[in-house]
Amino acid sequence: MSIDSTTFRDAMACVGAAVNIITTDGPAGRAGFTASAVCSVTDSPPTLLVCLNRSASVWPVFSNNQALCVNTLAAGQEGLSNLFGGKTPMEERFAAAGWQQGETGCPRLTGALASFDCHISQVVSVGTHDILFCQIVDIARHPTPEGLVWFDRRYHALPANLPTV
Ligand SMILES: NC(=O)c1ccc[n+]([C@@H]2O[C@H](COP(=O)([O-])OP(=O)(O)OC[C@H]3O[C@@H](n4cnc5c(N)ncnc54)[C@H](O)[C@@H]3O)[C@@H](O)[C@H]2O)c1
Ligand SMILES: Cc1cc2c(cc1C)N(C[C@H](O)[C@H](O)[C@H](O)COP(=O)(O)O)c1[nH]c(=O)[nH]c(=O)c1N2
Repeated sequence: MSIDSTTFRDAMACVGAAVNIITTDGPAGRAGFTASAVCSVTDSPPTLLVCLNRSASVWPVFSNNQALCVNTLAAGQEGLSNLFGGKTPMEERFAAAGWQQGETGCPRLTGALASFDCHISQVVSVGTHDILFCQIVDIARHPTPEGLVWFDRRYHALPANLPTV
């Protein structure tokens, strides 16, 4: 049975996922894009994967720099996700938030749920996408996280557990 891309996407639309801004900086310059295709691979060595469409304007920058930071968005950061997920010029994307420099030199987003600073350790191409395997060298976490999920083509906030009264 062959599955067309609409059937695939409609099914994937009901698989909820965290929203991340993936950033890079280095010899090829600074860039960032929104990604929901991010997954934990192994904790030894601590590794995650990011799927990046090779037709994205940011692809050559990530490909050359070989380092990236996965910034998992918190509730309230939906606007940033839209900015980094579109055709907005790169300077405009970065001007909309606060950034610090991580250990690899990649931008770490202020207020993110978690930031995973990584070296790209391996790349596997499948269809339209590159799977970037990323070895984590440093992690920063939000002290009071409230999550954000992309589900049914919309954002949904995940409030923290409030104490019962
Ligand atoms: N993995 C991805 O590359 C990916 C994931 C999510 C969204 N997007 C981009 O955002 C746009 C809006 O997404 P949407 O969720 O509102 O509606 P949509 O109908 O385009 O996508 C539904 C779901 O299908 C998957 N998907 C979409 N495009 C894909 C692709 N090229 N390769 C692999 N999986 C893909 C994702 O899980 C997505 O949430 C998409 O058209 C796409 O350009 C890309
Ligand atoms: C919620 C959501 C989730 C994703 C995306 C978009 C949005 C809105 N996009 C698309 C990606 O962000 C977009 O193509 C980039 O911004 C690259 O665009 P430019 O070519 O740089 O304008 C995206 N692209 C990708 O290669 N892998 C992914 O996992 C995702 N996930």
